[in-house]
Amino acid sequence: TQSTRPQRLLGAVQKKATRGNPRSVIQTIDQFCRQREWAMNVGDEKGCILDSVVTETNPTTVLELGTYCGYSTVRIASLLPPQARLITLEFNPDFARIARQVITWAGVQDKVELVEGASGDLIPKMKAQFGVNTFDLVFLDHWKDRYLPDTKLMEECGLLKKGSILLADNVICPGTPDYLEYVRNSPRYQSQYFKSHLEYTKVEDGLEKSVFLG
Ligand SMILES: O=C(NC/C=C/[C@H]1OC[C@H](O)[C@@H]1O)c1cc([N+](=O)[O-])cc(O)c1O
Ligand SMILES: [Mg+2]
Repeated sequence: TQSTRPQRLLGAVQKKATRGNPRSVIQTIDQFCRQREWAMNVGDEKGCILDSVVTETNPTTVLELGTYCGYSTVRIASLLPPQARLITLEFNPDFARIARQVITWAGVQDKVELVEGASGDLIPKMKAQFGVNTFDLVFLDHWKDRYLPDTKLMEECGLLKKGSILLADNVICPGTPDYLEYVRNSPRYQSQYFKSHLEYTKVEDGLEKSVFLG
């Protein structure tokens, strides 16, 4: 039977990347996506911006919405201090199955908790079920029409504190117009756009970094 693109991406990682070496896993996926098949990872160019925001935030508790194959999961986890934790939510069980193997190959599994399910259902359970108080950093990279409702849900659930950072992928392409309008006009956020390109292409895209002001 035909393999899927995530399965072929995992195959490349297991064939070419060094076990336990997150940078090698990232490099292998970027090479696969440039030379073989495009895939919707945040990619190398926007990935550098993600790295700098993670490093600058120095977060203890991170939430990622939209795991896909685990590329940004590995990127973020590899930059976290020892006690820090990353919770990543993925709706699609096939993607989750691949991501778990990519995360383990990279050797960052001890810092990562991958939870399968819909973000709208799981966000309200973060405190009770996952022992989270607030998130220092949230990386939004899931369905683009869920960015705004899930942000409002995180506010309502008290998961954001003064200084929490929201970093959103794809605010230009595919685009998240309602989310952008909200974070750029709400008095509760200080927003900044990092211009870049859609992963592995010359099409404009960018990341929006928004600081929750409490
Ligand atoms: O749809 C995108 N991401 C949504 C991902 C959705 C994932 O989260 C929920 C769903 O189960 C899926 O696994 C996307 C699409 C493009 N694109 O160019 O089409 C580029 C990107 O960086 C993207 O994150
Ligand atoms: Mg994306």
